[in-house]
Order: sequence, then structure tokens, then C-alpha cells
Amino acid sequence: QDDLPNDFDGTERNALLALLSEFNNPFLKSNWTSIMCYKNKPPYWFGIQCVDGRVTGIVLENMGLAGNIKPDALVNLTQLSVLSFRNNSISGNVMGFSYNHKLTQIDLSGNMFDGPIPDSLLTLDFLESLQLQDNMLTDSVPAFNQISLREVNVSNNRLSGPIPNTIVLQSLNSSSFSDNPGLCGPPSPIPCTITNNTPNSTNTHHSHFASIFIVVDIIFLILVVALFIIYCRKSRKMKKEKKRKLVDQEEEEKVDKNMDVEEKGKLKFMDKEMGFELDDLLTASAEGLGKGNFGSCYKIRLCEAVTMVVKRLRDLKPLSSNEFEKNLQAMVGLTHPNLLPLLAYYYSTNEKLLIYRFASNGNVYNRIHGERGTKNRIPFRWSARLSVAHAVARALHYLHLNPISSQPHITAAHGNLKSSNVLLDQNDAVLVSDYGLTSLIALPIASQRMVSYKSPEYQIHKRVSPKSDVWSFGCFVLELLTGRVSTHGAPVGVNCVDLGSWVHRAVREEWTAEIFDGEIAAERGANSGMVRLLEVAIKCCEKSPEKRPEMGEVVREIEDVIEMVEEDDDGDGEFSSVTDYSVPATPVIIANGGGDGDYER
Ligand SMILES: Nc1ncnc2c1ncn2[C@@H]1O[C@H](COP(=O)(O)OP(=O)(O)OP(=O)(O)O)[C@@H](O)[C@H]1O
Repeated sequence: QDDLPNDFDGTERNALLALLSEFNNPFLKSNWTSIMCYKNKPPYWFGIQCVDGRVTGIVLENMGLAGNIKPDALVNLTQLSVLSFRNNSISGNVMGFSYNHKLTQIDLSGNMFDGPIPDSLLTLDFLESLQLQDNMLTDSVPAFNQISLREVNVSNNRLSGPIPNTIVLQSLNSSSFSDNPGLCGPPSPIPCTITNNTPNSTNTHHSHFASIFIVVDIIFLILVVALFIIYCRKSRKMKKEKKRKLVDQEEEEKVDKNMDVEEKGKLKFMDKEMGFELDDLLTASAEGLGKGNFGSCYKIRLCEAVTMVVKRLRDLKPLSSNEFEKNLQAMVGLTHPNLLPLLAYYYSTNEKLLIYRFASNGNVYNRIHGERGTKNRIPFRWSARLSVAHAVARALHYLHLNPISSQPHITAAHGNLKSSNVLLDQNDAVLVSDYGLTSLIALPIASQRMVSYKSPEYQIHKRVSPKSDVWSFGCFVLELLTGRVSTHGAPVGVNCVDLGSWVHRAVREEWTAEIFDGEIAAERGANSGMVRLLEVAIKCCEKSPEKRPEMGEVVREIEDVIEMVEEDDDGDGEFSSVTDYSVPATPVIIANGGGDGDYER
């Protein structure tokens, strides 16, 4: 098996051979033959890195490669993480990177690339190093601002215009931008001056105009000079005064500006200072956790014991700093053991960040669906699922009892409850995240992307309420019970099921036993508890909000189920941990395989 070539349909091999044909390099031509990569063996082709038979790196440095690379040369190399053509003689425009989201390092330095730096580089969320120095690149520097980006060098090119005012670019050394005659503004020492270059035709027109009135101008000038001489002494005194005032004013403006920069550069802590600042987050090592509906999350390791998560928000309403702050400060005082607390936030015109503690055992979506069918799968036991349902119900109940004060108009307290927003910390404590953000998001975007807005009442009456959270909770519990991916919150491209309709149909047609995830259905004595929890979930998913229970009632019903399960559990009463490695007991009833939905979206 290990020796099998794994060439991913040959598309990656073809992409590399297309590159080879551009370079016309005899050594590569003789080397890049036969099988490119074998599964679990080092790659056979020079300069190519593979993992599991997929191309993850192209490193062809100092090889005298010449020729042009096509703009779409990399589209089929979707697993690419490292790309280096350093010190060759490659010319033409830089290729596009729109399909290479895994790229972390790009080095095209020391070539003859010309034309603009492609904007597709801005979409690489995990890019850490970008080396473009010593080329002939023109136009402006794109507004790079990926948090992961630690090194950028565009020196010795033909770039021009002001360096964009992004946190990432502004934190670089001026040497990263040196030797670009047209580049200006900080961090480069060359200031940007406003040029008033009038077009040629206008110049001609002006000179013609000037020649007609030249005599008048001269007479006027003589008069002015005469007047100037007469009033010279008096005006000198006035000028001095004016100049002193201007200097004072400039000094004041400078102080204001510095204060503004200082103000912008600070994190606002919700409760207490945490002993780190924005700079610490920006300079520490960062790892992408994933892209959500409202931004990307990064894991930032500040030191051995402290790991934070920075959520970089996008698609927000246009909010002023005060409005943004007011919305977040309204969450101060929300404390519940099952709510992930917001620790700090950051606002500037271009950047809005939220800072949370890192929950090291990941999210419940991965816990339910991750590693299915592999030996790495850790069974997610029935009692652990019941504990998660209980904790999430308690968190929602707490949110419903403590509405966020600045948001009386936002009636769904969470608004986006789904399994990827339920996290597990190192002790498997359940932490509901992403609450309290509804008021930051414009309604059209919220209605497309947030779970509460997928509820029947929003579809029909364009209304959400705390009962929409109850509906989202019902869908979440159905996901826990069935092991099937719910439509509401499934990642793009994953098979999923409208669980509410699917379960109703299953109950109506009396194939109830097939509802439960095979992994839990096989557990001894679990059935009656699972059926009770299923009934709770079905009630929560009622089409009419009025028929759904309040969260307090849901908590009580789940506690009844827990009590029943503990009694049935031969008196041992121990609930398994969410990451329980123990093997399930004897199988009892038929069940689905979990994971792959029969009904696609
Ligand atoms: N504090 C945290 N600790 C650990 N993982 C986290 C933390 N916050 C977010 N994540 C993970 O980072 C990834 C991206 O999270 P994010 O909230 O941006 O997107 P999402 O939950 O997939 O969708 P949405 O934007 O709709 O909430 C998810 O896998 C999420 O579980």
C-alpha cells in the first residue's frame, strides 16, 4: 500500500509538467520523469515536496530557470504550502494564488518578475512569509493584513505610491520597502508629497494664457513689490506673530495625533488587564484555526502556558468606535461556566478583533463528525453527548435570563448556536462561543449566515426571538443524537441534512431506531434516555415558536433524562468524559452509520 503512487488523478503531475515546459531546464527534464510521489515515501522529483502523495511544496532555487509562468499555473496545486523560485531569471507577471489557500511561504525573490503584485495574495489567510525583493514589480503595494504574516519583503522593485496603513505592513522595517523609488510614507523614511501634476494640454493652455496677460502680470508684480516694501516692517512683526501661532497649532495637532495612535494601538480588556498587549499578539506565533461566517480565527501562543484566540471580524455594520465598544461592553458581567468569556477587543477603522481563551479540545462539530471511519476516531459516548446538551441548554437559559443590555431590539440572545460554536476546553468543560455578536452584524448578512435566521418563523414572518435559539438548540441536539451533519452550520461542500424535517419523517414513518448515531445506539441501556432526549429536541424544533418550550423547561427535562440514565446505569452513575476512549458495550439496536446525510442541501 505504502508504495502505491498517489497522484491525485494526475492533475498535479500535469500542472508540474506544464511548469517544466516553460522552464526548458535539461536537468529537471531528465529528473521529472516516472512517478512523482509515492504514498508515505519521500518524493522522487527534485524540488518537489509531497504529503500523502499530494504536492505541498515546490522549491526550485538558484537553478537559472528562465521563462514565464502562466497566471493559472498553480490552480491545480491546491495543497501547496511552500513555493520558492528564489534566485532564478523568471520573467513576466507573477502567477495567481486564488486556489492555493494553504500557502504559508512564498519566495519569488531575485527574479525578473514585472507587473503588479497580484491581489490574490491577499486571500491567503495562512501566509507567513512573502519574499518578492529584487524583481521589477510595478504599481502599488496591496494592503496585506493577514495576522499570520510575519515577513514581507518587496525591496528593490519599481513599486510606487503610499505604503498601505495596515497593522501588518506598518509593523515591518523600512528595509522591507527600500529601493523602490516611487514608494513613500511610513514605514519608509520617504514622505508622500501631494503632487499637482497638471496634464500637458492644460499646461499649454496655461502658458498661452500667461503670455497674453504677461504685461498685466508684470505691472501687478511691481505694484505688489512696492506695497511689500512699504509695509515690510509692519508685516514682518505680524508674520512673526502668525508663525508662532502656527507652530503652536502644529504642536497641538501632533500631540492629538500621537494620542490617537496610542489610543488605537491598545486592546480594551473586558474585566481586568491580562498582562499582554496588541503588539504581543502580533509578534507571537500564530496558527489559523479556520474561517467562519464573520471572519477568521487564529490561535496565538503568547508563552508556554498562555494561548489566546484572536477572531478577526469582517462584514460588520459600519460602526463607530463608540458604538462598537458599547455593544461589546454590554457583555460585561455575563458570566456562566458554559459561556466562553470575551476577554478583550480591539477597534480601529480597518481592524476589529475579539480576544478569547483557547479551548484546546476543539469544537463539538469535530467531536461528532471528525475522523469517522478511521482508527483515530475517539468514540463520543452517549452520556458525554447528554452532558454537552445539558451544558449548552444551561448556557442558553442563562443568556435568555440575562439579555444583553445594549441590544433590547435583538431578541435572539445567541442567534448563531451550532456545533462549531460549542467548544471544549482542556478539561472538556463545554463553552458556548460567539454569543452577543448579532448587533454588530448588518441584518442582510445576519439573515443569510446566522442559524436563528434559518428558523421557520424568520422564513415566514421575518422575525426572530429567544424561541429561535430554542429551535437552533433542537437542531443541535438532533445533530448530537443522529451523528448527521445539520444543514444549519455545515461547512461548504459537506453532505448535510435538514435534521428537523428528516427526524419528523423518520418518526412519522416509524423508523425511529435508525435515527440514532450507530456509535451511541450500540451502547447498553442507552435507548430510553436517547428517545427522551429526541422528544425534547423534536419539541424544540416545532414550526410554531409558541409551541416550543422555554429554555428553563428544556434544562429541567434534560436533567430528568440525566437522572434516568444514571439510575439505569447499574448504579455506577459516572458520566463519561467528552473525549472518552472506552469502547462501547454490546450493540442493541439498528442504527445509521452517522455522518453522511441521505438528503443533501
Ligand atoms: N476560543 C476558541 N478556541 C478553540 N477554537 C476556536 C475558538 N474560537 C473559535 N474556534 C474555532 O475556530 C474555527 C473558526 O471559528 P469561527 O467562529 O470564526 O467560525 P465558525 O464557528 O465555523 O462559523 P461562524 O462564523 O458562523 O461562527 C472554528 O473551528 C471554531 O470552532
